[in-house]
Amino acid sequence: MKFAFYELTLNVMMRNMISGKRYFGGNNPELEEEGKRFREILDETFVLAGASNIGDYLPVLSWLGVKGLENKLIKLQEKRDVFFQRLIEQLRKSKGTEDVNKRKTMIEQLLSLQESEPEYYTDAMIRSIVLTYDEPWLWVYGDGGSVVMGKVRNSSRAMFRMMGKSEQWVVVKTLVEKGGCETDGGCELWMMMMIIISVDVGVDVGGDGMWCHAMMVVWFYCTNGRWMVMDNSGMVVVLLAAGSDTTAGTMEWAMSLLLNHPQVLKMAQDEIDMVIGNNRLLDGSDMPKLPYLQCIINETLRLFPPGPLLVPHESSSDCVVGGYNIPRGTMLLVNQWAIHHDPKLWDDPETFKPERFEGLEGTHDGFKLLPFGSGRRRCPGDGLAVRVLGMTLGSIIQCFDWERANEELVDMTESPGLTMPKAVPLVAKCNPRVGMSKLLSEL
Ligand code: HEM
Repeated sequence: MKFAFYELTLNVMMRNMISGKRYFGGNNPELEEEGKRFREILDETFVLAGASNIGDYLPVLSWLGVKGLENKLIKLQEKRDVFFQRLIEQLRKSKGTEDVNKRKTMIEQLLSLQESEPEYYTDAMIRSIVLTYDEPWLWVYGDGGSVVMGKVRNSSRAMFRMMGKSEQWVVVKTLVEKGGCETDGGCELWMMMMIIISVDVGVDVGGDGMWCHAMMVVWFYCTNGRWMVMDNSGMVVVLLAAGSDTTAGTMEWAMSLLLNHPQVLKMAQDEIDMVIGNNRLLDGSDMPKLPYLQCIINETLRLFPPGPLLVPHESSSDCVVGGYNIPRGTMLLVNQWAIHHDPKLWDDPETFKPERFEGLEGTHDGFKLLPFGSGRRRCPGDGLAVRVLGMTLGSIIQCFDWERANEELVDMTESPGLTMPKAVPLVAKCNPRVGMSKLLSEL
């Protein structure tokens, strides 16, 4: 199940935001093959982005020519170049034939900009924005966002060495001279990410092109006198990294919880049947009419938040937290897991009780429920995540076949309408630690 959910989230992001293609599960062997290559590139990128580079700790090894990570990155970059150049060419060829009512993806937007400013928006520039590391024009450097820094630090360092810092500064300076952004400075990286994601969630940022604005926000960083490592992989890899496993993992936990609590599954199905009926599948516009489904999502995120410690934050000035003096520049972790499981805040915190969120709008309950973090660095993808979660879980719940499940599910003492005896093995099988995919393939 996790594999299928992961491919689904990649499909959503690639199709809506990046390439316009649905790589997985579409019965098109050519696209499947392309998707497989894309996945391999992504997997390798994630592994290398988080890899330690021994030369960072013992620079002498780099001087002696020990460059394992650098060499791997160069090879990976070649693969990514080939993949995305092919994609750019395919999309360039199909330009003019696409549906005019369809929102443009990132690459399509960039190809339009290429027409008006070909010397600036070269193919290499487009590739760099999408995924590769070779054009450092988007690198701004300095006190970076924790996620971005954490994810790319090692590989960035290796690339810094390959590039030479002065060259980068020139590139950044050129950008600064090219323009600034009128967006409020408080928004920072969050705003940039929000703009990117807004392609999908439909927020209108106006102006002359989404991507233009996204880029301006990066320039704004520089004009603001800040430096930040935001290499171009931040644009896409961070989105894919931050958005795919988190959403897929939440779907998997939700399914596990529902199968272990069939009475909740039944109530969610009843809600969907009542609101939508049996003649059509639910769609995005139904989501606000399904509060119990939203409660299930919130309760899943409370019990199993994908970012239990959020991401590391840094105090920008001296402050006091819980009576402790925290000097400026201290790394702070928020133990969201402990807050979500605190018996002082929750009645029976270890129990799955979606009803506890009845009446709550959205996914935030003060500082009690904060699966997407809080403040100006909170997750910019929450709107997208909640929609994908709602649509996916809602569809599965709507289509859940109790008769077939009944062949397996017997002895569900808690479950209305189900007959008894085989519940215990089912519950054991439902536990993701035991392996969900077998169970779900049987269902
Ligand atoms: C169930 C799904 C998701 C959960 C639970 C989640 C949770 C989080 C959390 C806890 C943070 C750190 C916030 C903080 O420290 O205050 C975060 C950051 C982030 N998330 Fe999500 N996220 C999800 C889905 C997504 C999606 C779908 C995207 C994008 C398509 C995304 C993009 C990001 C980005 C770019 C950041 C870094 C923001 C920054 O550093 O300013 N996330 N997310």
